[in-house]
Amino acid sequence: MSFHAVPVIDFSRASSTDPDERLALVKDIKDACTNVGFFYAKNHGVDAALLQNVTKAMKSFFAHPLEEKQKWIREGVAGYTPIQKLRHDPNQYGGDMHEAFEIKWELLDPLADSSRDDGIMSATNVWPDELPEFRLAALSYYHAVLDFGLSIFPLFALALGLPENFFDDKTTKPAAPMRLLHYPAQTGIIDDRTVGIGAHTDWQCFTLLWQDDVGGLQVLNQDNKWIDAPPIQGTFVVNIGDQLSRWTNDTFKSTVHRAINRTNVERFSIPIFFGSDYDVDIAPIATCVSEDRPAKYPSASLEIYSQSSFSAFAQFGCKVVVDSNSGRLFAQDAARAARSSPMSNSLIGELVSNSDLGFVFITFREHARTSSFIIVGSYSQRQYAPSGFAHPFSGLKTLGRLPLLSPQSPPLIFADFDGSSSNLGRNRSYALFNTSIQLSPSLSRHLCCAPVSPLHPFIDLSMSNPHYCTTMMYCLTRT
Ligand SMILES: O=C(O)CCC(=O)C(=O)O
Ligand SMILES: [Fe+2]
Repeated sequence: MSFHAVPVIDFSRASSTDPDERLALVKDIKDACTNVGFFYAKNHGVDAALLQNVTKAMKSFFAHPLEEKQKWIREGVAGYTPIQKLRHDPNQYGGDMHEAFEIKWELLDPLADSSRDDGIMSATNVWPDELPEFRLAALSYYHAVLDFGLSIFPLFALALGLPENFFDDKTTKPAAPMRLLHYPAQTGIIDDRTVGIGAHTDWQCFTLLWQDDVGGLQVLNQDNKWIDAPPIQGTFVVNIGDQLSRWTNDTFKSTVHRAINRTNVERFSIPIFFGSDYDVDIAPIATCVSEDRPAKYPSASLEIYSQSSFSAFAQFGCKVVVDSNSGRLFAQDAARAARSSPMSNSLIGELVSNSDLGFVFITFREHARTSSFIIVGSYSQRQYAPSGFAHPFSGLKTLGRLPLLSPQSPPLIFADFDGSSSNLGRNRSYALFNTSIQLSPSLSRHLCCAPVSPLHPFIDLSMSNPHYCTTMMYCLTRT
């Protein structure tokens, strides 16, 4: 049955001592996640003053001239993204009509908990020095919402018929980027094809979105009709992302949405995207699999990348191995290896594949403060990979060729899928795919890890820009 409105759920019941109230809350969450994939959370307990401070700070930031904001571009990492840089929906007209500032996990006091600073999604933030209050405002709000977000995982677990603590050990260091978004006012002749953020699904487990009172968020229902999700004072919009949808064998819906602001008033919103820890296997959860509803996804495959993005599998440094029995992909001693050879052109990757066909993904990240440079991203959006992985790469522009270590090696084609037609803006990602070779048991190939600059998006072994480096390699197999 299709939905025609986004339900509102009262979270004051989460702390109720009456078990029936809590059960009723869990039931509402379950209904919303299975039918709509979206709900409003009211009475979430996040202090309105924190929101006021962060919105004030973001408004001052975005009011700066473009040249100043551009200083804070750290592509694929954090910081500023200009208007029309992203294109969430490949079919949309023009780029996304919004600018963004992204913040990764960071403690207000960086010395307080060094255990968390593992370099995966932390320690990459930039803070505009012309706005001294910005960091405090953004991080205070961030941590308050993070706490609320983490408190939803047990409710999701109950809604899935799992023990309340099911997600606890899987969300100890969850990926949780926050984006401050500004959709500028539209003036003059407004093209009615302009979108603020094109149709897309979110990548991670779920998103908590604050939106101001301008409106413009829309959710696609099962009849392919856009349903408004208008602002409701004092609420967050919560939506399920691809990772939790996949993890729940599609029991929870990751629903397509977009935002349009063609008004002459500027709009602000703040999503925070909640992932899991990086080394969690997101094979379909047992309670979501039955004889009538067999597992739709293997334990690990390219689909994890193509549909669920990075968060569950973005941990590792260099050696990625596919287990032929389980089809599982895992990394060996990854982070340590990456740390031990920082910034070098040295060999850090070895790919071993037991299948006939594989893909390699390499993504690049700016060198993190901890010098454990990490990953991510990649091919994530569901609409690109509706039926497995045969199609998603077609039509990609070939940008260059990867110099291989051995002159006898057949060429690998290096293609950019984060360029002109891409939706993937959050992370600069590249696919390296073996159109001309087959990864087979007999093939164990070494690739070189090279510094790379976003300005020169090729793997070029002669480059040695100390600020950027290649990080990860993935090997994915058809199972
Ligand atoms: O600004 C909004 O209302 C939606 C933002 C969004 O969907 C996103 O950033 O993924
Ligand atoms: Fe979204």
